[in-house]
Amino acid sequence: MEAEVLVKVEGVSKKFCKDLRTGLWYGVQDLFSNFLGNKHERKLREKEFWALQDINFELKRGECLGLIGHNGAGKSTLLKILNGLINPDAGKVTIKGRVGALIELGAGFNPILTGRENIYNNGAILGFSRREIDEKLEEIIAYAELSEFIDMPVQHYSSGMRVRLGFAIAAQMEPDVLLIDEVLAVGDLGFMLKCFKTIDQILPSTAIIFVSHSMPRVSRLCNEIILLENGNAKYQGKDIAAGIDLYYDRFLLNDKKMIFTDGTMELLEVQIISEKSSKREEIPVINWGGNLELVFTFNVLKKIQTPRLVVSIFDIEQKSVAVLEKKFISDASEINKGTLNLRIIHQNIQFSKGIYSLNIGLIKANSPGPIVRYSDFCKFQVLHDEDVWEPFILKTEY
Ligand SMILES: Nc1ncnc2c1ncn2[C@@H]1O[C@H](COP(=O)(O)OP(=O)(O)OP(=O)(O)O)[C@@H](O)[C@H]1O
Repeated sequence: MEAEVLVKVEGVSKKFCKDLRTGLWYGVQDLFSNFLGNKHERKLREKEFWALQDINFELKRGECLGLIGHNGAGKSTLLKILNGLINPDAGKVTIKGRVGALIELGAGFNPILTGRENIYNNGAILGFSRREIDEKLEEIIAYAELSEFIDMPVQHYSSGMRVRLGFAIAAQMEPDVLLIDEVLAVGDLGFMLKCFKTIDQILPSTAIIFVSHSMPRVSRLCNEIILLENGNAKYQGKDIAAGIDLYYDRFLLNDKKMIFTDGTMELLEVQIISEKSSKREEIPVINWGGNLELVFTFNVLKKIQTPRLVVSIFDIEQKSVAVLEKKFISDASEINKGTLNLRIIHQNIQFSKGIYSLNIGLIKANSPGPIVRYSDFCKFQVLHDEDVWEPFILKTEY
């Protein structure tokens, strides 16, 4: 049997004004024009911009839609429209069933009421009777791990405690539709892991809309994504890897920065030996299982004791994933002024498919003090047929 459509979004647009006073004045004008039966003005007035433009999708029970995009792309605005916190300027949202939401810290909580009272309040808003909430109460408190503090006013909760309570209510009340802004997952690691386990458990009976900046998580949970850019759906579809690649494109430019120098040496160039360049911004490409071969050109400004080279490798989210063995850059104990070349090779690279960048430093011969450090010196791309979000694919014999 076809799963039922729980969320239907048709041509939804939302505009905001960059200036508060002008925005308030437009609000008053809109009120009058609505009163006279005119529809919302669809054209932009001075200082207005589209935070969302013509968004369309359908979501069935058991499906999870990932909303991705850079800061200010419109993700939270869409969640707020879905949750009924704000109205769209154009388009229509149809939702069937109960909506659980974790979208704004403290939203939906009355700060002067206790945690327990807020559970009753929120449960009632979700459409549950007092008896039904009574039945769920202990489960929610236990899930949020807040039994000691449940009779304290929510205004005295830490932000992590508020998120715990918010997620416990949103997820334990068996919603048909669950809206989650992962930015709010400020709970500690243990609670976050528990949340994701719960999401896995309720997914088959729920339609989930999940906003996240963590691409591995999006790819694990979601079966469809929308990549928002300036309020528009730049990509929408079920090919999660293609959407994520587009999202990452913005990070492709080299952003080489010297973080520290003591003035004795500089790095002029690093060449990554590669069979070909990627279409994506001429990045050198290495096939998985191939060699990472680097040729460095240094400029030695003063005669110094031979330093050691430190090369760390970062993934596209700037998480450090590996470091190459630290070695002296020459066999001689001292190096003279002038240029110096060095070739190093790491064989059989087993990173999974993706874009990586190099942080490079030189450290003094006899102390850990740095000579020079660069971040994001250059990038390379590893190719593999499989879209895998774990950091490595380890060569395996069967
Ligand atoms: N109430 C508001 N009044 C005016 N502008 C707003 C309002 N709410 C949001 N915006 C603007 O709308 C745009 C989209 O904001 P939104 O919060 O939806 O982005 P986001 O994709 O969730 O970003 P982030 O990843 O930083 O959470 C931004 O330019 C933001 O400044």
